[in-house]
Amino acid sequence: MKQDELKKLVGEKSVEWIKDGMTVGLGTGSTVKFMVDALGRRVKTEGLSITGVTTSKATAKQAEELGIPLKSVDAVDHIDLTIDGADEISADFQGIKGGGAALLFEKIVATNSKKVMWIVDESKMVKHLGAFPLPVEVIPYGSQKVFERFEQKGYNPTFRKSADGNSLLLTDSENYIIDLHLGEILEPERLADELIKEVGVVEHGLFLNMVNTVVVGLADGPKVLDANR
Ligand SMILES: O=C(CO)[C@H](O)[C@H](O)COP(=O)(O)O
Repeated sequence: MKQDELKKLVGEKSVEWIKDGMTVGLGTGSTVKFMVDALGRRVKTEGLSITGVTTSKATAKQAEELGIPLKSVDAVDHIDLTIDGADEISADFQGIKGGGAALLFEKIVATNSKKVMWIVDESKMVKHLGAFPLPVEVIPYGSQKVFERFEQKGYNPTFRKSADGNSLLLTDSENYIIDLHLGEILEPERLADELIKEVGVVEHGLFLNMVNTVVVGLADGPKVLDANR
C-alpha cells in the first residue's frame, strides 16, 4: 500500500474512538486531514455531537467547512481525546512532532487532553528518535542568536523556509522554526529540558510521555498499540 493509503486507513480507523458528547482535539497534517474528513462524515450522517479543539488554522478551516463545531482550548473544561499525527515514534512511545509547523498548539492541546492518540503510517515507527529533524519554534527577535548557539552545540540547525522557498516560514503564532539535524537523540528528556530553557525558544517538537495509544497503518490493516500510561 502507498503511504497515503496507510494514512487514510488510520485516519478513518481513529474516529471509531470518538463518542457522542466528547470534546476532541484535532491535530494537524496529512494523516489528520483524513481523520477530520471521516469525523465530518460522522457528524453529518450520524448526527454525532462533538466539540472540536483545533491545533492549527489549516485544521480549523477544514473542520469549519465540514460543519464540525469548534471551541478554543481556553473555552473548554477539558479535552477527552486528541487525535494527531507524528513524525517519528520511538520504541518507548516518545515522539517528534512539528513537521507541519503546528507543534506549539499541538502540545498545548495534547497537554490539556485526558487521552492522546497518534495516527501514523508504519514509516514513522523508529528505534530511536532523531533521523527526522527536530523542529524548534523560536521568536523571530534574537532567533539568529539562538541559531548560532545551536550551531556551536553541533545541532546542525536550519531555518525552515516557506513553501515557495523565498522567505522564512511563519507559524500560526508568527514565529520561526529552526530544525535541528541531530541524527540520533539518545537522551530526549535531557535535550527537551535544555531546549525549553533556551531564551527565545517557544516550544520544541519532542513530545515525551504524552501519547496513550498509537494506531499504525500496516499493509494488512491498522494496528493499535497501547503505550501503557
Ligand atoms: O506534527 C505535525 C504537524 O505539526 C504532524 O502531525 C506531523 O508532521 C505528521 O504529519 P503527516 O501526517 O502529514 O505526516
